[in-house]
Amino acid sequence: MANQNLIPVIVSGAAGKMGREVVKAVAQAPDMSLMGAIDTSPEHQGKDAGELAGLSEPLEVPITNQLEPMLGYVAGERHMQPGVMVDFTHPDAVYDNVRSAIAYGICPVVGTTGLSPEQIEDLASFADKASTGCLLIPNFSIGMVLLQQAAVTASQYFDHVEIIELHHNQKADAPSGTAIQTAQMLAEMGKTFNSAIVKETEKLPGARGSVADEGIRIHSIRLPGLIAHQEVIFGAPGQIYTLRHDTSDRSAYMPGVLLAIRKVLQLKSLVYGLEKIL
Ligand SMILES: NC(=O)C1=CN([C@@H]2O[C@H](COP(=O)(O)OP(=O)(O)OC[C@H]3O[C@@H](n4cnc5c(N)ncnc54)[C@H](OP(=O)(O)O)[C@@H]3O)[C@@H](O)[C@H]2O)C=CC1
Ligand SMILES: O=C(O)C1=N[C@H](C(=O)O)C[C@H](O)C1
Repeated sequence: MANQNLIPVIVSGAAGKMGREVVKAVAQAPDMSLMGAIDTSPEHQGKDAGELAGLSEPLEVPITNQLEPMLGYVAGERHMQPGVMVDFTHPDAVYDNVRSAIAYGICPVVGTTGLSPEQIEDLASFADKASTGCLLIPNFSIGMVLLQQAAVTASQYFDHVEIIELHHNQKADAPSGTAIQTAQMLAEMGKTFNSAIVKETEKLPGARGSVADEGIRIHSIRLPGLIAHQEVIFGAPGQIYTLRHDTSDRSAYMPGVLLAIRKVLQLKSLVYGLEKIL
C-alpha cells in the first residue's frame, strides 16, 4: 500500500518526451508517489513507466491508457492530500483529461499547450465550481519566467517588438504556448506595438508571421535539432534589444513541475503561469 503522507501523482502522457522526465522527477521526489502512468500510445502499453523513463530499477507502475479508472482509484484511496494529475499529452487530448481529473477531485498540473482561450475559460469556471486547484503552465523553466519579466520591463521603453519561437519539428501546435503567453504579457502593458510606417504586402502568405494581441508578431520555426527556444526582439531607431532563452535539455522544466505539484494542492481555482506560484 502507498505511503499516505506522500502526494499521489498520476502522469498523463507518461511515455512521451516530457512524460518520461516527469516520471523520473516524481519517482525521485521524497514527498511524492507515482500512482499511475497513462499514455495512449499502443507500443508502450504494459511497460514499466520507470524502465521506460530510463531508471535502473522498475517502479512497478505499468503504462496504461485507462485514465478514468486511475483517477477513480486515486480519488478513492485514503491519502493525506488530494491526488495530482500532471498532463503532457497533446492539444487534442488535454481539455478532456483536465475535465475528467477535476470531476474526480484530482488537481491538474498542465504543461500541454494548445488549449484555446475558450477552453481555458471553461476549465477555469469548472475548477472554480469544483473548488479544485488547477495549474496551466505554458513553460516550466525559470529562465523563461525571467525572460518574460525582462520583456515586460523593456516594453515600457520600446514600441516595436516581434517574437521568434523555435522548436523541434514534432511539435503539434504553433505558435508555442510560451510565445502566446509572452505576447499576452506585453499586450497587457496597454499599448499597441508595431504601428506600420509603410503599406506592407505579403508576397507569400504568412511571411510576416502571425499577429497576436496589440500588433505583436510571432514567427514559428520547426526543425529537427532544436528543442525549445524563444527570442523577443525589441527595435527602436539606432538600436536592437534581443532577449533569448534556450532549452538544451527537458530536465530544465522539472524544478517547475515539482513546485507546481506541491503548490496546486493549496489552490481552489485555476491559475495560469509559473510566475504566479514562484
Ligand atoms: N509547459 C512546458 O514547460 C512544456 C510543455 N510542453 C508541451 O507538452 C506537450 C507534450 O510534449 P512532448 O512530451 O514533447 O510530446 P510527446 O509527443 O513526446 O508526448 C506526448 C505523449 O502523450 C501521449 N498521448 C497523446 N494523447 C494522449 C491521451 N489522450 N492520453 C494519454 N496520453 C496521450 C502520446 O502518445 P502518441 O505519441 O501515441 O500520440 C505521447 O506518448 C506538448 O503540448 C508540448 O507543447 C513540452 C515541453 C515543456
Ligand atoms: O513542445 C514543446 O517542446 C514545448 N512546448 C511549450 C510551448 O508550447 O510553449 C513549452 C516549451 O516551449 C517546449
